[in-house]
Amino acid sequence: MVQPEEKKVPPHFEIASWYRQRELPLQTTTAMGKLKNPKRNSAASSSPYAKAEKATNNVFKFNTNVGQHILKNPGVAEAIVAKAFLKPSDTVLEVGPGTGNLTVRILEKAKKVIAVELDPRMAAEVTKRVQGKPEQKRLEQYSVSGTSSYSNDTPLDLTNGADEMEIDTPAADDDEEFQGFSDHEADDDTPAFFKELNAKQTNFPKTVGKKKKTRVAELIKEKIRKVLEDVTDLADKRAGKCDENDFLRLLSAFNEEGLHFA
Ligand SMILES: C[S@@+](CC[C@H](N)C(=O)[O-])C[C@H]1O[C@@H](n2cnc3c(N)ncnc32)[C@H](O)[C@@H]1O
Repeated sequence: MVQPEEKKVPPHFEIASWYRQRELPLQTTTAMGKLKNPKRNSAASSSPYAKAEKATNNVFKFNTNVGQHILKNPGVAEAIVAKAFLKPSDTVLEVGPGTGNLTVRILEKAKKVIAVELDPRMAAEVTKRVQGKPEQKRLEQYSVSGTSSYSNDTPLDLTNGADEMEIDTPAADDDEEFQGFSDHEADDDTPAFFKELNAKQTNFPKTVGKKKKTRVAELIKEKIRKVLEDVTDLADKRAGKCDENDFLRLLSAFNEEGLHFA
């Protein structure tokens, strides 16, 4: 089979034109030299992202509800990172690194990457990719775990390099009513927003229900909802359509809620 020549990303590369190029059908021939119907090569289809649903050889199923479309096209990943014009002195905050296809490239160019990932399985993949390599020291991972579809019973795991913060939660079953955190639990190591929530007794739903959602995950979720829907009104806006001002508003609103990214 004659493979199409690998296209290199030109220096003044435009992402839009790359997409257009990749949408062109690729002609392939069989070993006998007979022309087959032009078919799209799956890795070079109209989207640079792997279709999660079709990925049969994945160790775990991607959750498209939280945007788990993994970038598979190395050219696009390179181009995205190139567009950031990173300097060796930069520290990059990467939200949602997925399996780390951009992370490893960013680490080649920047001083440090702080990656925040919702899904602990993804966070583990990113860790694996740098394990034992010099880049490992330059990657900090914060993983926010505890969501229903892939939680273990750890409600929140915010890991900052060697410093691990543990939030102690009662081992009681998830269905019991959440009464807020006691004074004892809200000690000095507890993030400010937990104390604040405890003090305010917010109108956050108190029962967790049958699903294996933990109390802390619910609290975090509510905070994120509030920021996206009530405060910034950015819930329905795609990241690609957001401008600098939107991102700054988001960052500020998260900070206000006690969620800090760096
Ligand atoms: C589009 S995928 C990642 C793609 C990745 N950058 C790549 O190039 O392959 C988005 C990732 O963001 C994560 N994610 C979704 N919501 C998040 C949130 N609120 N905080 C952190 N990570 C989140 C998802 O679990 C998923 O791994």
